[in-house]
Parts: sequence; C-alpha cells; structure tokens
Amino acid sequence: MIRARLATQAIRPLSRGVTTSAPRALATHASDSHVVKAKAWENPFPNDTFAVGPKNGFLPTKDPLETLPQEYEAMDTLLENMRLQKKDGKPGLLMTGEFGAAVDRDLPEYDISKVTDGELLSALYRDLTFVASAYLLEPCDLQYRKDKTYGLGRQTLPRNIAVPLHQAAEKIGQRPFMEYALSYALYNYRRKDKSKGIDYDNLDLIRAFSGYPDEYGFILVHVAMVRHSGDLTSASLRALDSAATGDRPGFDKAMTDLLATYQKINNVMETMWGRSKPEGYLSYRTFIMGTKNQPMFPNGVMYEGVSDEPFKMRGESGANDSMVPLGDNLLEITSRMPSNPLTEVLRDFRSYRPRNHQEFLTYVQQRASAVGIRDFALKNANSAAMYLANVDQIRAFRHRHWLFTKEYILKRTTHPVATGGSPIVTWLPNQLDAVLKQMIETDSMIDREALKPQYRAMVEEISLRAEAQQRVLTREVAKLSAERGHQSVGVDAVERDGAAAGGYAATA
Ligand code: HEM
Repeated sequence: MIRARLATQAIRPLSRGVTTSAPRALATHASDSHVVKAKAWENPFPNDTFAVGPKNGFLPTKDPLETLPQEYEAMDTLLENMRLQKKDGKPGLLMTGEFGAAVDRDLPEYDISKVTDGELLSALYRDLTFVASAYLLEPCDLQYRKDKTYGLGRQTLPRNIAVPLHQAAEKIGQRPFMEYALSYALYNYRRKDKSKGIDYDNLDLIRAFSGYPDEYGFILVHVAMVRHSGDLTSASLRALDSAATGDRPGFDKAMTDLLATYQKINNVMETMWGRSKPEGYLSYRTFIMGTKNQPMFPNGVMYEGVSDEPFKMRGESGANDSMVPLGDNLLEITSRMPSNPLTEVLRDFRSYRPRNHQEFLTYVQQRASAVGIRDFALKNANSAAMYLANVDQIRAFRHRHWLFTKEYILKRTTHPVATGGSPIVTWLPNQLDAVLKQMIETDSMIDREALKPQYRAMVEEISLRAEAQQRVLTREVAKLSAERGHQSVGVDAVERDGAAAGGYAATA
C-alpha cells in the first residue's frame, strides 16, 4: 500500500544513476527579476519552522519540540536506550551492538502520511534521522572502537525507518537523511529554564548518539553561536538597504554592527576547545558521517519501500550552517571564489539546509550583487576598512576552523574525508585561501592616507596577518597533500575509486 503511494511521488535521479529525494525547490521566489536593487526581503515561507527573521536568525522560530506524542513511545524509548552512554550512566544499545536488532524487533512502521503539524513533522524528521544514522553506522562504530577503521555500514535502511523518514522529509522539503539544522544541531536543543535565554549554560540536548559531555558541548556551542544570528540578518539587510540608497552613514553603522556580531560569534566558537575536547571528537563523529563519497557506503544506501535505486547523501556538517555563507554572499566573497571542483562542493553543501535559509541566502547574494556592496564600500576608505574588518571575521572563522580540523581530526585519524564527504586536506583551505587572497587584494585598494587614525592600525594589522597566514597555509596544504593519499585531496576520489574497483562488497 505504502509502496504504491510512494511510487507516485517524484524521486529525481542524480548523476551516476543514484537517486535522492528532491531537495526543496531552490530559490524559486528569489529570481533575478524579483530581486532588484531596492527589493526588500519578503519571506516566501513565513510559517516554516526555520523562517529566517531578525529575532531568531537561523534558529527555529520556536524552541524545538522536545517530546513526541504517546503514539511514538516505541521510537522515543529506542532513542533513549540507544546512546553509547545512557542518561543513567549505563551502556546503551549502541555500546553493546544491539541497536540494529532492537530496531528490527521494536520499531513499528509509523504511518505519518496524515500528520500536518509542522512542529511535529520537524520533531519526527529529527528523531527518524537519528534512528537512521545510528542504524546505518552502528557496525562502523563497533569496528572503529576495535581497530580504528570503519569497515562497511549497513547498506539497507529497513522500511520501518525508511518509509516514515521519507514521508517526513517530503513533507518538510528536506532530504531523507540527517541534516545539520533540522536534525543534529539546530533542532536538537532545549532550554533548561524556559524563562531564560538561549545561552550555553541554559541549554541541554534532546537527542544524542554518544551522550558523552563532548558531544553535548560540540552541538551546543553551535547553537550558542547561531543564537546571535538574528543580529547578523538585521545588520545585513540594513547594509543592503543603505548601499542601495547611497546612505553612507547608515552603511557604515550596519557594517559596524555586523562586525560586532561576527566578533561575538567567533568568541563563542573559541569556547569549543574547552566545552568539547579534541580527544573526545571521534567517539561520536562516526554517527554523523554521510552516505556520499564515504568508503563505508560505496554504493549508497537502499531505502526499502521507497525506491529501487540507492540514495547517496552528504553527512551532517557545520558546512550547512548559514552564518558564514551569509557573510560570503553579503560581502560578495562567493562570486569571487575560484572556479574549481572544491568550490562546487561548497555550492552543493548549500543545498543541504532549510529551504527558508536557502531563499534568504540567495536573496542576499543576488541583492548584494545588484547593489554592488563591495564597490560601494571601496569608494570610501573608511567604509572599505569596515568592509575589510568584516571579511577578516570570515577569515577568523575559517582559520579557527582549520585549527579545529588539524587538532580534532587530522591528528587523530587518517580517514580521507570529512563527515560531509569533502576531502579533508584541501576543502577547507580552498575557501580560507580564497578569503585571504581577497583580503590582500582589498587592502591594496584602500587609501591609507584617507583613513581615520583608529582604522589605520587596524587595517595594517589585518593585512599583515592575512599575508602571513596565506604563506603558512600554502606550505601546510602542500605537506599534508604529499603525506596523505589522493582521497584526502581530490573531490569525490573515494567514490571514483569505489567505482573503478567495481564497487565494494556490500553487507546487509
Ligand atoms: C570541533 C569543532 C569542529 C570541527 C572538527 C569541524 C570540522 C569541519 C570539517 C572537517 C568541515 C569540512 C566539511 C565536511 O564536513 O565535509 C567543516 C565545515 C564547516 N563547518 Fe565545522 N567543525 C567544527 C566546528 C564548527 C562550528 C562550531 C561551526 C559553527 C557554525 C562550524 C561551521 C562550519 C562551516 C560554516 C563549514 C564550511 C566552511 C567553509 O565554508 O569554508 N564548524 N567543519
């Protein structure tokens, strides 16, 4: 019955003969003709869970739904018992390797075709993606704990997970796989005291794979950063409006506010080191891996009762966060990224986020280009200094991020790709290097004599740092590329190697 109904639903083919649920219609409301120089942001999906706004920014408009209705008790119990370490401190089903059998035995095939409530659908999607990833990756975690290799994951998602997950995904316009915003990070927090704000100390997790403090810290630092994104969105819109009308003081004020907010966000990011220790990262990371360009899923994953073709999807990754892409688009960094396969991956990542985020980011990109934000800033030395300082915050984010990657990942594993399937040695440096180059070029266009004294020292410091970091980065990437195999360097090399070898043996 369900198979018949699903067969009528559109499943769009991907390249290489793999299918995926169609990602939401991308930017249909933000076409070129729609976004003119003076066009204000009109949210095409104001009732979405992730409707972008100046108050909530890129967080959901309401706190995530914590508790599922009684009829989903079996799934709730499975998720509570699933964690490597349960809330009572005892080992959970993933620790003992019994999760898959428990899903086969205890999880009903929920029919959610009649569910229309957006909050409930989001919570069901989140919980089903947790079940799916734990089910698929349980063998990899067991293997990793034995000998530090991942082996193969389960290659088939049984219909009691696949069918309702696919239904929930279709209804909310997402792919049927764990995502950063709608599953793991931004729809997975609760405020301990509802009368207090979304501050780190007032946050708790709803779902977890390991349940270890490092996983709590990892996820909740993301939330504590994104909590400031409302200020980013409002400053960005003001910057666009001011540049469109030639309002120089308004533009400078918006850029000053944007800078202060990015600084705040970067300061919260710095707390990651203490709140989620590098040595604990690999204990939960296995479960957020994807099924695209990952050796554990050489042929993708079959979704029983959904499609006769396998699905391949990128894993959960901060690369799907919207704060840096907002800066990239507003400051016209995106359009000046190098044309290469690594940058294509960046674009692909940007389709793995709530449709409302996508619409907003597309709007900002198109309007920034129509208005000519960068040129407007460069026409005045002091505006240009503020523009450069904002690009420097994007650099600070990406630089710290590269430090994270070296310390949390490269030091501890030779696995060639990140959770999102990007090559671990070259992908982050591609964007960091592009930002550094743009900063060096921007700096060369600023008339130092025309700068206010307080900006003169700032610009000097920023440009010296950019030059130094670029030299170091080039050396590091060359060294790491020589040391690690080609799969750590080239886009989709893991997939190509699997295909060249005729695919890997699949275990059910
Ligand atoms: C321990 C901390 C972290 C580690 C080890 C880490 C690791 C990574 C890796 C390896 C990638 C490559 C993409 C992929 O998954 O294939 C990535 C991308 C990304 N992550 Fe993280 N991440 C961390 C924390 C964060 C935090 C707190 C944020 C905040 C929102 C974040 C946002 C991003 C963004 C925006 C990208 C894309 C970067 C770009 O556009 O150049 N990450 N991360």
